[in-house]
Amino acid sequence: MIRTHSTFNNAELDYLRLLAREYPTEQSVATEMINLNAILNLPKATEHFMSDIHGEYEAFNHIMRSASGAIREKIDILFSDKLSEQECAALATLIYYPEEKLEELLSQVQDMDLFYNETLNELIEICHLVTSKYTRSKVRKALPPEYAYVIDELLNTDFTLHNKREYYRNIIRTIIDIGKAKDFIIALCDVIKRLIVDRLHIVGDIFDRGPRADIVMEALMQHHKVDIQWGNHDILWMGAAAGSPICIANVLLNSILYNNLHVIENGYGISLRSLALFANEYYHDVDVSSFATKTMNDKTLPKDLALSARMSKAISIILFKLTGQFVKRNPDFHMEERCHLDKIDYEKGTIVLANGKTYTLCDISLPTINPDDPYQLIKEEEKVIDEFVSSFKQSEKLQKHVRFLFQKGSIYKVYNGNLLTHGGIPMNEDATFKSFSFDGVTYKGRALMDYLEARAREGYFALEGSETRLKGQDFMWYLWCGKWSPLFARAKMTTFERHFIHDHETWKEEKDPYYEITKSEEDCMVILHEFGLDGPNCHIINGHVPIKSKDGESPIKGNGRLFIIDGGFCKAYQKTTGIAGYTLIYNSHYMRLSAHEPFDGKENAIHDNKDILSSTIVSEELDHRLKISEMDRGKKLKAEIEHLQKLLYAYRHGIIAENSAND
Ligand SMILES: O=P(O)(O)OC[C@H]1O[C@](O)(COP(=O)(O)O)[C@@H](O)[C@@H]1O
Ligand SMILES: [Mn+2]
Repeated sequence: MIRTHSTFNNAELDYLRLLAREYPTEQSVATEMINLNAILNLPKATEHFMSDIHGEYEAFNHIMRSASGAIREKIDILFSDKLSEQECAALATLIYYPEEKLEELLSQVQDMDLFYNETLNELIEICHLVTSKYTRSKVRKALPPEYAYVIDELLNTDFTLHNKREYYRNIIRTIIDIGKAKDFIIALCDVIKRLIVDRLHIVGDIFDRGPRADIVMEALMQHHKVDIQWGNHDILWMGAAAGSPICIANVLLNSILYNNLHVIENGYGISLRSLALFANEYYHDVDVSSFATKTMNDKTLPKDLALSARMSKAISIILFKLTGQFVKRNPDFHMEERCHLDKIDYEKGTIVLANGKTYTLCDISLPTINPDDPYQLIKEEEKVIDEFVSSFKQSEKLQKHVRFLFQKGSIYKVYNGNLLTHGGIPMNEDATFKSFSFDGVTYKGRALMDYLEARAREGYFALEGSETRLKGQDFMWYLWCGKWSPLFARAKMTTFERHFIHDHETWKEEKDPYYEITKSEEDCMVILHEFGLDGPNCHIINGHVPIKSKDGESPIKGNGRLFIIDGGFCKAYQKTTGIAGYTLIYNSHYMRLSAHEPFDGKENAIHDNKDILSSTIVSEELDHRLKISEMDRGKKLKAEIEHLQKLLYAYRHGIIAENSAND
């Protein structure tokens, strides 16, 4: 196209001048255009999807290190006909846990030189395979600086000129001679782990139930490229960090019920002392049997258990009071039936639920409830919760983690043709998008999801003390458990019923119509279209729902259009599901859903080379090898190339002078 000076409007010229700072000469523009065009033709990078980690940091760590079987797959490709099964497994373990495994292996080998030679050769070959689909520059950036030069050299030597083994041997000889073989092996293992997966997607629920969500968060913060779709448990913690009393009460209850106070006390440095003192004062001599903690490690003493139950009851009652206040100030959320304390007949010890039926309460010792004003906190309860608000807001580590969740996270993500979201999209039974009105405006589908996310962000970022901030925090608790919340996607959360009513019928939490609707491929496509997606390789990816694999339930819905990849890390649920859940890998060849066996602990993983056994559930082979040009990154690169093309024109036609950035 022939351009004239007037082809560029002022805004375009301003942008080109900015770009000219980075590419100050015609040559530098041309070089970058060649580079970007080369990248477009490379294979698509590998994506790894995980969800519902629920604080199980050891299993999470192992899945991360093994990339859900992707490393083992490369080992098998290269060595299955040269090495035994046991040797392949040991090599895989070495890559996952190099420091620990090396120590063990070195204590057993007789010929150290031979061991180093063989191991380094194998690792370099794996590295070669793993890095072959990246540009040299990208690989270089991922290398540890101290070994960058030598690894780069090993990966890019032309072996038509060199004898491979001889060449390696010489380099390795030197590395051994200067006492750096161990370090070098560790560096190579880390490079393989770093490059095997380009991007990690966490489809929600990092927090609650398992032992140390804070450790998982630290690991995620170290990751080179991660995005997070907020789960209902995550948004609850984010609301707590923002200072929402109701979110804080719920976080405390979840943690106490699972007896995993380490996250709060050791992880985030938040003291539970004031709650313990309050619980001991008000609930010492009352029935707390319905509030027993769920899990018990061997070290838990009966006196700790009694205290936990008291604390759990004390915080539950605070939560139910705050729920009543929440529902009254938020009629838009339509959660009236979650108010229980005003439906209790305190003399008879019964309650009338929304279904009109009367139930006997299994616990009627409620020392802090005034039947005439049941949602009013007593002074001591107020003091306890106020103190927690300050300590949650003051926990530096919690604030750091939550800021990261806001930066890298969102309610949904559209990426490389897939729609990722933790729960579901609010829909009517007739497969239309459900409409909601907030402040007189109606939202549905994608616009609703965007709106809910924007309100949640206000809960953390709006001005301290402002109405907007407080309302935003209410949106966060709504997202945790509200009727039609896309993160929760169930009709109601029956926390009250689970503690106060024996009849398990009342405990049921009906799933949203979304789950029935998405059994149909056609309806999955309606959802995908709403998010701008179409074509054979588009999928919806959800977490949130543990799949009862042992009862024959499948994680694949909508004729393969929807994958539910609840990672099943949560130990408490493994009895029900029969497996430890699913993870997904999407590379240039296939999209592969793997089912995992429970993780047997780091020690066994290292000493017995025990991997998390994975079986492939579905592998969608792509009809051609996907290239970057076909992916989201390709679109961005093409747009960049277009801009560079314009800059080139501007240089060539004297519209912008070379090296003129500082003029
Ligand atoms: O099984 P638990 O830990 O008692 O928790 C039950 C509660 O957790 C929930 O399942 C929410 O957690 P998930 O998002 O992990 O499903 C609620 O629906 C339910 O009331
Ligand atoms: Mn969930």
